[in-house]
Amino acid sequence: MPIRIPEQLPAKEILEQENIFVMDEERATKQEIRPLNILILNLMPEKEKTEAQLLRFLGNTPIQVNISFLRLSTHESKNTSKFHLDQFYKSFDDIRTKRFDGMIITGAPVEKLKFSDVNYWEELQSIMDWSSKNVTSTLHICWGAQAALYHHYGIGKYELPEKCFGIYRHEVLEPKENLVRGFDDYFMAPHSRYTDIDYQKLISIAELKILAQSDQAGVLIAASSDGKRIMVTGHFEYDAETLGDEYRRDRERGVDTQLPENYFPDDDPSKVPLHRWKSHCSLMFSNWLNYYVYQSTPYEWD
Ligand SMILES: CC(=O)SCCNC(=O)CCNC(=O)[C@H](O)C(C)(C)COP(=O)(O)OP(=O)(O)OC[C@H]1O[C@@H](n2cnc3c(N)ncnc32)[C@H](O)[C@@H]1OP(=O)(O)O
Ligand SMILES: N[C@@H](CCO)C(=O)O
Repeated sequence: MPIRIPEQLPAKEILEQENIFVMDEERATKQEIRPLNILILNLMPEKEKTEAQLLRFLGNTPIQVNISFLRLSTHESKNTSKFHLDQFYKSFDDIRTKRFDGMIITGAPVEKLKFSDVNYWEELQSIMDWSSKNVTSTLHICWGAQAALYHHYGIGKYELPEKCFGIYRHEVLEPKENLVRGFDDYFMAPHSRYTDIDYQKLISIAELKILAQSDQAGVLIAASSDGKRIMVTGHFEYDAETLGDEYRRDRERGVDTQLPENYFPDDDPSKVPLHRWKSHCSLMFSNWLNYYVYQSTPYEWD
C-alpha cells in the first residue's frame, strides 16, 4: 500500500527517486476502496492443486479479493471432475459481459503442440481478446505466457534440446518497475517446460519490457509498458515439492526426464527440497495486485 505524506515533505522527493510508492494527500482523499474482482482461467489439468497454489499468494493482501474461476467450454477435462467444475467454475458465456480488475491465465501441458492444435485455442483467443478490453491487468503463467506472447504480439516458441527444469538464478533488469519493486538484485525461481520463446522477436517489440531473466533459463518476466499484460514464463507459484512430483511422475512412466537442476539437496531425490522462491513470488503477486490492479483499475467501470 502507498504511504501518505504531506506534499512538501523533503523525504517525498527522495522516496520517489527510489521508486517507493508515495501518495500525496490530494490523491489519497479522492481514492475510493472496494473489493477487487479477479478471474482465474485455470488450464492446468490438476486444477485443485493450482487453485491452492494461486490463492495462497492472492490471499496475502489487505484488500478484499473476490475470486471467480473460469473454465473452457471447448475442452472436456479428463483430470478434474465435472462435479468440481460445475460447482466452482463459470463459463466464458457466464462472464463475458462483466469487467474484472485482474485476471490470471495459467500454464497448461500443451506446449509441444502447435497453438492451433490445442483444442481450445479458438476459445482461448476470444478470451484473450476479451481480456484486452474487459480486464485491467492480466497475468499469464508459463504456457499461458507463451500463448499471450504469440496471440498478442506474434512471438513464437521453439522446442528446447532438453527440458528447462529446475530452480534458476534470475537478475532483475528493471528494478524501478512496480512488479519487481522490493526484489533482491538476484533471486531464484522454478521453470518446468520443454519450449522457450523467440527472444529476438521479443526484444524487437517496443511495447514489451523484460523485467527479469536468467543466464540459464532465459526470460522469466516480461510486461507490456502499460502493465495490462504480464507474462511469467516460469512457475513461481509451484510448491516446494512440485518439481519433485513431476520428476517422479515421469520416471514412473518411463520418461527420461533429467534431475531438476539446483533443486534436491546434494542432487539426491530422497532429500526434501527447500522452498527458495516463495518470498519473491509473494512479493510479485502483492505488487501485481497493488500497482497493476488496485491502483490502476477504475472504481466504477463505465
Ligand atoms: C508449460 C506449462 O505451462 S507447464 C504446466 C503443465 N504442467 C502440469 O500440468 C503438471 C501436472 N500435469 C501432469 O502431471 C499431467 O498432465 C497429468 C498427470 C495430470 C496428466 O497426464 P497424461 O495422462 O499424460 O495426459 P492427459 O491425456 O491426461 O492430458 C493432460 C492434459 O493435457 C492437455 N491436453 C492434452 N492434449 C490436448 C489438446 N490437444 N488440446 C488441449 N489440451 C490438451 C489437457 O489439459 C489435459 O488435461 P485435462 O483434460 O485434464 O485438462
Ligand atoms: N511442467 C510441465 C511441463 C509440461 O508442459 C510438466 O512437467 O508437467
